[in-house]
Formats: sequence, C-alpha cells, structure tokens
Amino acid sequence: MRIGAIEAGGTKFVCGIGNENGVIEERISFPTEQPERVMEQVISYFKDKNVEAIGIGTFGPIDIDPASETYGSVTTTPKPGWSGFPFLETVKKEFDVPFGWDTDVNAAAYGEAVWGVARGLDSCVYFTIGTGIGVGVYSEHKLVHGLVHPEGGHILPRRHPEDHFEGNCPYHGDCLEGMAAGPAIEKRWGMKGSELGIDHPAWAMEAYYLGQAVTTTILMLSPKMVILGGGVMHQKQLLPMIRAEVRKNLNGYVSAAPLLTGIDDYIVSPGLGDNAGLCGSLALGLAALERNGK
Ligand SMILES: Nc1ncnc2c1ncn2[C@@H]1O[C@H](COP(=O)(O)OP(=O)(O)OP(=O)(O)O)[C@@H](O)[C@H]1O
Ligand SMILES: [Zn+2]
Repeated sequence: MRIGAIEAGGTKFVCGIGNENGVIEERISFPTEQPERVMEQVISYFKDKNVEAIGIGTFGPIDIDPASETYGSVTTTPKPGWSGFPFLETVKKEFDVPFGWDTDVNAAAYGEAVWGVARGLDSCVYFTIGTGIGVGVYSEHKLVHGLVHPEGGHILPRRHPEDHFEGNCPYHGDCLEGMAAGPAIEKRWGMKGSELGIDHPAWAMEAYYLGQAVTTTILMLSPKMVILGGGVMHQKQLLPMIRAEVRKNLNGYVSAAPLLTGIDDYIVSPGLGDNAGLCGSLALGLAALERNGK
C-alpha cells in the first residue's frame, strides 16, 4: 500500500510516502513560504507517486467542518498568505484519492495511538511545545472535533509568583503559549532555551506552567496517556519535573493507578520521535482510505 502524508508545519513542510504499517519509505521537506509556492512543490512531489490516499496534518487554526463552505481552509493565521487559503481543495483537485484532513497535533495524537507509544489505547492527548504550543485530543477511538478543534495551547494558566514576564501571545498575552512556548522562554530569559543550563530557574518555571496544562488536561479529558513533544521537550530534565508538578497539583485526588504508581509510563515522550507528525498524517490518509471501503 502506498499512502501519501503531508506534515504542514509553520516552519517547514514535509511530504512523504508510507505504508499501512506506519513505515515511511521516502520523504522530502521544504520551507513554509507563500502557499502558492508550497502547493507547487507538494503537487509536483506526489504527481507520479501513485498514492492510494493522502493524509494532511497541518498547522492551524483550520476549518475541519465538512458542512462548512470553507472546509479545508486555514482560518486565522498571521502567517503571510495563508489566512483563508483553501489548502485541502488545492491539493484535492490534482489527485483523485481519499483525503484525511486534521490539525498537526490531532494527527500526531492519532499516529501515536495507531503505531506509537499509545498503541492500543482508546484515548491520549498529544502536546507539542515548540514555536507554539498545540494540543491534539484522541478520545474513545476518535480525534476530538467540536465547534472547531481543540486549541489547548491558549488555555490560561495561573501565573508563577516570581514571573513578571508579560507573555507574548499576540491574542492573549499570558496564555500557556504566551508563557511557555520556545519564544516565550527566549524572551523572558534573554537567551534561547537550548542555551540555558539544565539547572537554570527557567526549567522550574517551565515545568510549573506545563504541569498546570497537563493537570487541566487530566481533569477535563481523563486521557489514558499524555504525550509531550516539540523542540522545548528536548530538555530531558523537564519531563520528570512536569510529572512532579502534576502529582503535586492533583494531590492524590484522581486515584487512578497510572497517576499514583505509574506516572513515568503515563506522561511520556512521543514513541514515534521525529516521525510523529508525518506518521500521524500517514495514519489520517490510511483512515480516509478505510472509510472509502478499500
Ligand atoms: N534543545 C532545546 N531546548 C530548548 N528549547 C528548544 C530546544 N530545541 C528547540 N527549542 C525551541 O523550540 C522551538 C522550536 O520548536 P520545534 O523544534 O518543535 O519547531 P516548530 O516545528 O517550529 O514548532 P511548532 O511545532 O510550534 O511549529 C524554538 O523556540 C526553540 O528555541
Ligand atoms: Zn494565546
């Protein structure tokens, strides 16, 4: 089986071909420039590839309501040229195959549930903490859609008592993304996160915010696993600090075994590593093919 996958990131696009076992056979990547230029490259990559379906996991916000006139478009992004761009339609008219379409983080959550660390579970939540913060939600074997799609990166955390940083989300200032994404760390401390030592107070503050977000997630959605990925999570000291914050916040109130004795297997890194995004899109493509009864 040959399934096409598109991982549309804010910085770069990755296109690839994979199979029904989640194995990526080939890939290319290019920068996220103006949409017309990007689409030319996407279409020319898949032109002679004979794929049976294509899955797209993209930065958002996007329109995922099949009944909407703008289904398949990117909606309110500040990214030049992309706001209102009919992404899905542009690719769809070139290839007569089933398409999967969702956010990059919903795709990553799905990929982890199909082939990764959450394999076999009927729910998981995937966070990416990078240039932005995104949250994908898989629940009762389905990706969660609703009014639009989850936008968990913009929830409002309680401020750390020693934090005087105003926050840098253009919409909300001190929301989670405004306080804890990579650019917020850099702005608050005047240095890139990757240059701060592992004992720097930045990490306790980061864990304080991410710990709150994971706590809220557990209380709101009760997922069977929480997966934390993205560039900032390359700081290996963070994961245990976040687990400790979550335990402190919950204070024994949610008495499920994974939170009491098995938290190291409950709040985890992505099992698919750097392939999480592309494998997620691949899984979306495969699901679209299956929905078409093939
Ligand atoms: N080792 C590291 N330690 C701390 N921060 C890091 C590290 N590596 C990358 N980052 C930060 O992560 C951010 C980039 O995130 P990522 O590598 O996930 O890329 P991205 O795909 O652009 O992000 P997004 O998923 O939000 O589009 C930058 O702000 C960068 O400073
Ligand atoms: Zn925000």
